[in-house]
Amino acid sequence: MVVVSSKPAKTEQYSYVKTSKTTTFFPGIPVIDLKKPESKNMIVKACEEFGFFKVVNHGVPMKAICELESETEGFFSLPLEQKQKAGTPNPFGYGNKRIGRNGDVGWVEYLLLTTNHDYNSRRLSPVFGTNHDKFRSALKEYMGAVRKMACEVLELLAEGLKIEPKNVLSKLLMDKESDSIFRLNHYPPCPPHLQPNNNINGNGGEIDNNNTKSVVGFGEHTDPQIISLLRSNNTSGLQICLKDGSWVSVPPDHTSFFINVMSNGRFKSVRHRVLANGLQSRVSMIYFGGPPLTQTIAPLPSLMQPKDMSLYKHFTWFDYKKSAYASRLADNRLAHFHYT
Ligand SMILES: C=C1C[C@]23C[C@@]1(O)CC[C@H]2[C@@]12CC[C@H](O)[C@@](C)(C(=O)O1)[C@H]2[C@@H]3C(=O)O
Ligand SMILES: O=C(O)CCC(=O)C(=O)O
Ligand SMILES: [Fe+2]
Repeated sequence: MVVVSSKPAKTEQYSYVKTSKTTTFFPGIPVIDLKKPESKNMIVKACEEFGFFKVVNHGVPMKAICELESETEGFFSLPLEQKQKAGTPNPFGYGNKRIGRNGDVGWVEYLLLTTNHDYNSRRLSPVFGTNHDKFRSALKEYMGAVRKMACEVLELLAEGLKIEPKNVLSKLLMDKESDSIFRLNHYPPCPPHLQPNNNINGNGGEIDNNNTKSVVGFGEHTDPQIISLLRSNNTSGLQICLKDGSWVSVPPDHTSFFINVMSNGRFKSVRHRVLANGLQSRVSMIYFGGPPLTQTIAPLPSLMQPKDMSLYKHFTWFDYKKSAYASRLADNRLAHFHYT
């Protein structure tokens, strides 16, 4: 097994979910063509109905995407000792199996970077191996293009909501102090005979002919940032939770981006998770757009009717992130900030 680096502590157990032997993909994910004039209204609708949508005609060059994917595959295929030279993800570096600091475990290895300067940092030099310049420049190019797209989406959203000025959110990502993160994930294939422990949610249990079980690569959670832009190779595994509580599989599409956006309870960031694939490895790259740490997080006044009250107390991004990072993946991160 490629992922496990050291003996798991007793509390660190992989989780499994029952899945059907043949994956059925959910056909209802909204698709937004960024070049179409109606995209702004479609983004608002998608945010209200799903909190999640797919973007095509996004303007991120396929060359930048392919170069970064190939460098990323190169990095994850390095010997473990070399990857570990990037340091533990505290908060930035190489992580293996353990996600966050509070006992979450997944069938995944990853690299967490800040978007501001890490691709130039000396500490991460070992990450880039002998061919640093290629990895660095692929990251720089990709991050620049994805941030531009994130700003475009946030501006279209602001226009759709008739918020002025339209850069009220995008300027937070453009701020040189923006606390944005970039993540590269690798989920090795996990065929049934390699599954590390045999329980589903802690209860043994027989699997019938139509069902199987999948090990969880990245446990269910919501992303805490303003916007996340996810792109992966063509391996399935990503699932989202619909409003009725059911989990559905997102059809993979290596040429498009999947986006989720959050704001004051009107739009909730969608709950999602990744299941490891039995046959193929999945590689994903995600840009998480966050504001500067000192930024106050409050509802946009132009979104509030005079009769409306904010659902949440005012807090800074620093307060929120501190509390989020003290939580487990599956926790409801906004609960602390909710008026009771
Ligand atoms: C368990 C955790 C991992 C996480 C920090 C946290 O305490 C709760 C939020 C998690 C998350 C989810 C989205 C992103 O992948 C991430 C980098 C983030 O900002 O919040 C991760 C955090 C992480 O992996 O450290
Ligand atoms: O790897 C993926 O497809 C999603 C990972 C994810 O949700 C995350 O890193 O926050
Ligand atoms: Fe996520």
